[in-house]
Amino acid sequence: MQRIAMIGFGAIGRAVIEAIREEPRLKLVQLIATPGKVSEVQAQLATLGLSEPPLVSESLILDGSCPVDCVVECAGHAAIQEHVLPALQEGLPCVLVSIGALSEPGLAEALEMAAGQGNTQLHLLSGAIGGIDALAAARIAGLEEVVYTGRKPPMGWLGSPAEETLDLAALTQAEVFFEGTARDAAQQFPKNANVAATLALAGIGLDRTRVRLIADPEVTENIHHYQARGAFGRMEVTMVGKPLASNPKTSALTVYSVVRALCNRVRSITV
Ligand SMILES: NC(=O)C1=CN([C@@H]2O[C@H](COP(=O)(O)OP(=O)(O)OC[C@H]3O[C@@H](n4cnc5c(N)ncnc54)[C@H](O)[C@@H]3O)[C@@H](O)[C@H]2O)C=CC1
Ligand SMILES: O=C([O-])CC(=O)C(=O)O
Repeated sequence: MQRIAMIGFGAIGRAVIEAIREEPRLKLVQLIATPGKVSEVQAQLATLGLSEPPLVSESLILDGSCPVDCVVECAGHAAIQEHVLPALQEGLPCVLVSIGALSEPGLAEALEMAAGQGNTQLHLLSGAIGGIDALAAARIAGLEEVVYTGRKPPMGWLGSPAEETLDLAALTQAEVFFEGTARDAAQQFPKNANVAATLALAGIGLDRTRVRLIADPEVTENIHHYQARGAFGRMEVTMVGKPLASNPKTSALTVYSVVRALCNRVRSITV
C-alpha cells in the first residue's frame, strides 16, 4: 500500500484521482490546493464521491499526523519550490510533471541537495512525450543533437507569450512563434514546454536542446516531434496526443504517465 499526497487538483490531478480510485493499493491521503482554494477544492472533490476523501490543505502535512509514502506534483512550476523541496528534505520520494521548473537557475541543484539530505529520490515523469528511456540511454553513449518541435492548435497557446505576436483566434495557417533553447522555452512557456525540458534533461541539456513552437489551426491534437543523433545512431519520435477536454494545453497521456508511475510503486514487476 502506498499513501499518496497530490499537489494540484486541476485537469491532470482530477483525472489521476479518478484513474487510481479502483487501485486498492494506492490511497490518496493528502491533496494540496492553492492558498485560499481549500474549500473550493473540497467541494469539487466531493463530486467524485470518494469513500475516504483525502485531507485538503495549503501545504503538505509533514509532522507524521497523516503519513505519506510518495508525493506527486500536478500543479505547475511554482509548486516545486513551495512543496516538493520540503518534501524531499523530509525524505519523501516525489514525482513531477512540471519538469520545466528545473530550468530556473539553481532549482535543479537545490532539489538534488534536498533529495540527498532526505536520502530519497525525485522522479521526473515522461508526461506527454515518449522515448525518454531511449534518449536517456543514448545520452550515455554521447549525443550530438536533439531538436524538438511542439505543435498545438491555437487554443493550446492561449495565455502564453504566443499571444504577444499572434492573433490566435484569427490564425489561418501554422505559425512558428518561438525558436530557441529548451531553457528559454521552459521559462517562457511554463504550461506548454515541459516536454522540451524533459527531452533536454534526458538528453543534451537545457542550453543545447533546440526548440520550435508552432500554433497550427490545421491540427486538433498536441503534436510533439523530436529527433536525436549521437554515438548510438539516430532516433525520431512523433507523438500525436489528444488534449484533455478540461485543459487543451495538456495532453491526456500526461495523466497516464502519472498513473503508471504510481501503479509501478505497488507492482512486483514494473514496465
Ligand atoms: N510533463 C508534461 O508532459 C506536462 C506537464 N504539465 C504540467 O502540469 C501542470 C498541471 O497541468 P494541468 O493539470 O493541465 O493544469 P491545470 O491548470 O488544469 O491545473 C493545475 C492546478 O494546480 C493548482 N495549483 C497551481 N499552483 C499550485 C500550488 N503552488 N500548490 C497547489 N496547487 C497549485 C491550480 O490551482 C490548478 O487547480 C502544468 O502547469 C504543467 O506545468 C502539463 C502538461 C504536460
Ligand atoms: O501536454 C502536452 O502536450 C505538453 C505540454 O503541455 C508541455 O510540454 O508542457
